[in-house]
Amino acid sequence: MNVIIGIVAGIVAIAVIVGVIFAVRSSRRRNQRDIQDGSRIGGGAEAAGSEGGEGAARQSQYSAARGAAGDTEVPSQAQSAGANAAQASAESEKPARSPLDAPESATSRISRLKARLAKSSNPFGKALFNILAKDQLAESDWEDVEDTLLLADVGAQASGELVEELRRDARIVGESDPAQVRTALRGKLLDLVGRDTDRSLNADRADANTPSVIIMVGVNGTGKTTTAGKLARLFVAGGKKVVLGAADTFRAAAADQLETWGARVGVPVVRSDKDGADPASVAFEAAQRAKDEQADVLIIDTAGRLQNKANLMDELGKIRRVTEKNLPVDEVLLVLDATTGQNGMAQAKVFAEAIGITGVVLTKLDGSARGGIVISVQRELGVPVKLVGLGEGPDDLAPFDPEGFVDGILA
Ligand SMILES: Nc1nc2c(ncn2[C@@H]2O[C@H](COP(=O)(O)OP(=O)(O)OP(=O)(O)O)[C@@H](O)[C@H]2O)c(=O)[nH]1
Repeated sequence: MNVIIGIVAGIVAIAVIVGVIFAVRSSRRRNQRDIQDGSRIGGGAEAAGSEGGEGAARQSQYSAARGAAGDTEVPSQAQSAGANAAQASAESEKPARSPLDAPESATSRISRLKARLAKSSNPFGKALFNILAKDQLAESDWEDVEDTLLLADVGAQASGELVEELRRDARIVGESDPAQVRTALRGKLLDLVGRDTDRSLNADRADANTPSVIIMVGVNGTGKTTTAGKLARLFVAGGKKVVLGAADTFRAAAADQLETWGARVGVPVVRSDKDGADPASVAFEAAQRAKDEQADVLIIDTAGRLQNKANLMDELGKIRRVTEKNLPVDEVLLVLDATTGQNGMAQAKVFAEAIGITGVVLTKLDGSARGGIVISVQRELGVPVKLVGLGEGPDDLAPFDPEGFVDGILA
């Protein structure tokens, strides 16, 4: 009997031990599954994340790929560019997460520009027209004409010349009816603005380099970053493949700002995560990536702080030189704030000397009654106004259209 009880007790003890072992193993397996599921959920959340979350994720990917590349010299930037390119292609393989914006076409923007300028109560043309519509013009009227032009930022020399020509014509024609004066004024303003000037962006020319490189320069706050983002949309609307380079490493938020612009239209942004990193390093990597990805256009945003001219020249000169190790620079666009009027001109000249500019973008024209700056900026810098910024909306950047501009201010 004792033997039988002993055998049963042994079997029960073995069964208990085996049961405990199984329970422990399956509990471990469950834990492992939970951990794996947890990381998948995290990845899913990232994939479905908001623009900010996505930006932050991308930012940390760049940090991982780049390490301290931001401040290194060019040869090591090349290695880091390779890492970035790999990172970039991994990113581009990610499925699209949110529908992209469909930016407005250039033609439609120009119609909006005309309408917006016509609606703005610009005193420029109206004041001139009122004065010139008088039957007889006294000396004081001509002075008023000149003052109005000066107030509208046409600049002293151009204002003097325009008044002189109008006076001469009035003498020749004798008494003039308002319609004639208006036509004459329109013609003269168009001449001053430049009706036949080539204002096309070099990247849009038939023989443009691909990728075509555009560097944005200008004093802080004029709208460089915003314009770089808007310009990317303009090219995307024209069916071009764009890469953005965030070489404004001075203002940390500038790269985030540019990344948000890029994300809305599926344009990649090459950036550094390090505040104050060498902007030329970012420009180098951006050029490398635009080349690798066979982009049509590379737009490089810069900080362009005006600490002093030598410093500015060094910084912009280095950005250009380093970019040109990969790609020739086709365009340097100076971004000018129309509301700063003639004060902006002095700064503009410094930039023109520092890097040499090929065109001007006049921003905030929506908030300015000083459309005449178009005339003075072209005269003084000898380069055309190619684009105008007409608001804070994403597509409020349009090719500059002289006829629409003159009609708008005379309306
Ligand atoms: N109304 C109006 N605002 C504009 C226009 N273009 C830019 N802005 C605004 O101007 C402000 C400054 O623009 P940014 O693009 O940050 O200027 P930035 O030159 O890059 O400035 P820094 O990075 O400091 O050098 C922003 O609030 C823009 O929305 C425009 O055409 N019209």
